Amino acid sequence: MAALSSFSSLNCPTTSSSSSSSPCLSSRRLSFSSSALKKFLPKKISLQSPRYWNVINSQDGTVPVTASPPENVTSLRKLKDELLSITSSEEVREETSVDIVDEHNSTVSIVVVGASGDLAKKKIFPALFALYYEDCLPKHFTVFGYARSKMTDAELRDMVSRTLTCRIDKRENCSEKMEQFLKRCFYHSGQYDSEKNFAELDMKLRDHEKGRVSNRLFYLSIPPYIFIEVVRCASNSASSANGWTRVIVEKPFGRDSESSASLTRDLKQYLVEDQIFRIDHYLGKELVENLSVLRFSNLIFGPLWSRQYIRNVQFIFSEDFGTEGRGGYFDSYGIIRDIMQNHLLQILALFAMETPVSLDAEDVRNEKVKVLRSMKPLQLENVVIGQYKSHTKGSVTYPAYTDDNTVPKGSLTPTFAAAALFINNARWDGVPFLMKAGKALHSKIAEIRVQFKHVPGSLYNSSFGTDLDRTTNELVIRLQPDEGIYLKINNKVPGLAMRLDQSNLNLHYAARYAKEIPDAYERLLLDAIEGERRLFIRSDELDAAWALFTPVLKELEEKKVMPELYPYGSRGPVGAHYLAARHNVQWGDISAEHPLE
Ligand SMILES: NC(=O)C1=CN([C@@H]2O[C@H](COP(=O)(O)OP(=O)(O)OC[C@H]3O[C@@H](n4cnc5c(N)ncnc54)[C@H](OP(=O)(O)O)[C@@H]3O)[C@@H](O)[C@H]2O)C=CC1
Ligand SMILES: O=C1O[C@H](COP(=O)(O)O)[C@@H](O)[C@H](O)[C@H]1O
Repeated sequence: MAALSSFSSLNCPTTSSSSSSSPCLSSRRLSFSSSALKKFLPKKISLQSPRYWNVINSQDGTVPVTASPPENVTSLRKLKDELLSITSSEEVREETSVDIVDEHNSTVSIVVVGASGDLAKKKIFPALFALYYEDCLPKHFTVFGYARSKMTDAELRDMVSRTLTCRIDKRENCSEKMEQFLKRCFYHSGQYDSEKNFAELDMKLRDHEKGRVSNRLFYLSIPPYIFIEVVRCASNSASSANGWTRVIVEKPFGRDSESSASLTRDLKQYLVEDQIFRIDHYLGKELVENLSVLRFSNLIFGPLWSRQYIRNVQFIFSEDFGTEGRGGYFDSYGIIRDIMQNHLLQILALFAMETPVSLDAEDVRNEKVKVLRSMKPLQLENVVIGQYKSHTKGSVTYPAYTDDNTVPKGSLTPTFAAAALFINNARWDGVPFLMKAGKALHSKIAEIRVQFKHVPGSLYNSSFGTDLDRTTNELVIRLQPDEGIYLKINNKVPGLAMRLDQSNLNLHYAARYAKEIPDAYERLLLDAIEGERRLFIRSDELDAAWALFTPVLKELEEKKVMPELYPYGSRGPVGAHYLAARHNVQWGDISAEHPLE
């Protein structure tokens, strides 16, 4: 057990400044026994990332084993010796080849294309800083902003600095860290279709890479119709000569099956699938990441997770603001493409998938795609759409969707949709999976609700009155805000009488965990840097997601179906309730409750 003990309380001397509690390590560390290590050692071990060891099995794909180096090891060379010393078998030692990409000799350049835009400012630069602050970025890294706007490095730094914050649970050396981070940020102004401008960027990147192995990550934070031009230019003029080149592609990935397939085809003229990281930021959210942990590491949920006990599942997304400022983009997509086809459907796939063979990206994505391909075609009768209208409350008048100057008058684009979906497989046959997504509603919330069946022959039915639906167990996973998981159970009200009520078993994150929850973009950027693909969308998943929604989207558009109008700030169109009722479901978010408080 020597290996287990030497690898189980480890530090990370390989990040830019070492910290004994670096979250990038602790969240991913896996202890393994010396016998397990011996099993892997004969195979080729590649220490691709200083903190992420990929043990590559040439026959069966990649078996990821994460670990961090022992405290007393200060260089990767020593780490290699340490690794080899763990096994006593000479034969094993001779067969073992350890490729070390020495972090002293490699660098990562992160190019944010569209650096002047909303997403870059709001999410990407702050997430990169948070990773830096947590010592999660490699020792040598550079951040480059690229866009058409004219800006100096100093102006970019000034723009970026306005959005940076430190973890509220830490805050040590905050301004010092910000300054260090900003010194690593640079800007290059160029056109998106100019290979010459990308070649200039390449020169600047080379200057910063200083002859080290160069790894490059391009984040396409730009409108989708310029994706391909950028990928062409980056690929032809600015891809890495001796390391990896990866591209994070933001949604929307097309607007239907055909355009999505054509986007993938075009991307693949310049990139192979492994270089394409299609981001769905909901997969980076803490409670979405926790979904598999909840299901597969707790014995109690496994047996309940099927049509035998689950009556329906609800995926609810609601925002209490309209499309303010993004109406131009939104009007050609609508809420089904903006939220349902990607964020909610991805969560559904994770919720409903079978246990994957391992947590390896391909194993997880294989299971998700099976769910998506098993889904019953979505019928128009199982979809309700809505659009918000103006509403006056007190002295404030909230605008209608079509009051937005960037929205064409008379637009039929839905800002709300509800849908009932079904999975045609043995586990889920007949269980309604309801989705509801809307803008300008009464609250901002995203949650998964699992409603269980009635207790058969319950001794206590008479204590509840006539509405047995009020007594069913419900598991609620609140993705945001105020993350938490709670289970509604029936309980005896203390006292001499036999009176029952429904109460919550609560896991309220703010009360249970002192740590601030990282933003989804932090997790996803880190994964992309490390080549971890589990939380990114593979092309066959994308095809299956579009295959489900494209026919109904076409029908809505061809038939010019009128969305049901709902007042800004309301609970959405009543049609959503009729839809649920037709499937014998009541939306769980309707009763005004604050169970986590
Ligand atoms: N903003 C958000 O919250 C979210 C955004 N996304 C996706 O991320 C990507 C970026 O979003 P966001 O930052 O909001 O986008 P922006 O509209 O802010 O565009 C980003 C940058 O792209 C350039 N740009 C904008 N319009 C054009 C155009 N017509 N032709 C050429 N260049 C243009 C601009 O830079 P310059 O003029 O300096 O070249 C702009 O600063 C999009 O694909 C979006 O769908 C996904 C989820 C959420
Ligand atoms: O992808 C999108 O997501 C945001 C909501 O993201 P959240 O992390 O703030 O919940 C949504 O506002 C936007 O319309 C959509 O494009």
